[in-house]
Amino acid sequence: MSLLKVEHLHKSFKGLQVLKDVSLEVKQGERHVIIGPNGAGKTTLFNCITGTLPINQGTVTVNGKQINGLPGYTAVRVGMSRTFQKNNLFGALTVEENVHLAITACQPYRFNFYKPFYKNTQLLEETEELLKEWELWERRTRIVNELSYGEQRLLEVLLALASKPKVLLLDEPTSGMSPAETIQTTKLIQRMPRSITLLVIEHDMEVVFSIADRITVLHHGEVFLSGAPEQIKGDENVKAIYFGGGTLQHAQG
Ligand SMILES: Nc1ncnc2c1ncn2[C@@H]1O[C@H](COP(=O)(O)OP(=O)(O)OP(=O)(O)O)[C@@H](O)[C@H]1O
Repeated sequence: MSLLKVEHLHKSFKGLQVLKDVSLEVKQGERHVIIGPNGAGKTTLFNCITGTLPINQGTVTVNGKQINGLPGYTAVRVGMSRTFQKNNLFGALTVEENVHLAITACQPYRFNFYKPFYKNTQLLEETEELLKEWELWERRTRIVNELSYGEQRLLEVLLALASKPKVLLLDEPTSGMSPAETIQTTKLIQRMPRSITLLVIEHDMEVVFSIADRITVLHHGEVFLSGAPEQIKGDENVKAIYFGGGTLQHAQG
């Protein structure tokens, strides 16, 4: 069953058409990776799916509920969470404080804002559970600005998990990371429970092929090919898109 469905999505910026008739389906529990050259429209697609950007045409459906055209918080309400290419962290706060804020922001009705964090047992327990589960417990008292870039990106993934999402969108989770951090992040993604459906934009092909159940190739704002990793790996036209040369022929998997 499809958890996330994008149908015939079109997006233009002042007459520049960036996404053209994009359709894709992400099944419950699937790890679906979007690849494509720079400027293909991948981040714009994420922004359209999450409602950060309005779309010109088409529909975005989560669990059968159409969410495009509805207020921005609708995506969160239907269980969607995301990370951005650039970190969205509170750099002057500690790792732990960032997690407190993320948990509180997701479910403000469960917490009393006037009660200090250190007195809120439930919040402290949830924070501890999340930090231990995702191996950031040892670094909980560190100021975020003092973490390495890779650690900050990892924290951002963890904050996106704070809302206990049904579908998680990760925008280039390993970009700018060292090889060791890339391996750690890849393992974290592999370890995520199948109750979380993943849609991931990624450039590092080793990461792509170690996490993907299905891959969609975007090229010039269109779905060029969608299929199983083996199909994408062996496709000469996909290689041509990445490495130049060759005549491209459209295909649908
Ligand atoms: N707000 C905007 N206004 C005008 N043009 C935009 C805007 N956002 C994106 N674009 C254009 O849309 C196209 C697709 O950009 P997008 O960032 O979605 O590509 P991408 O595939 O994510 O690229 P990258 O891999 O480099 O992140 C680019 O030509 C970009 O310049």
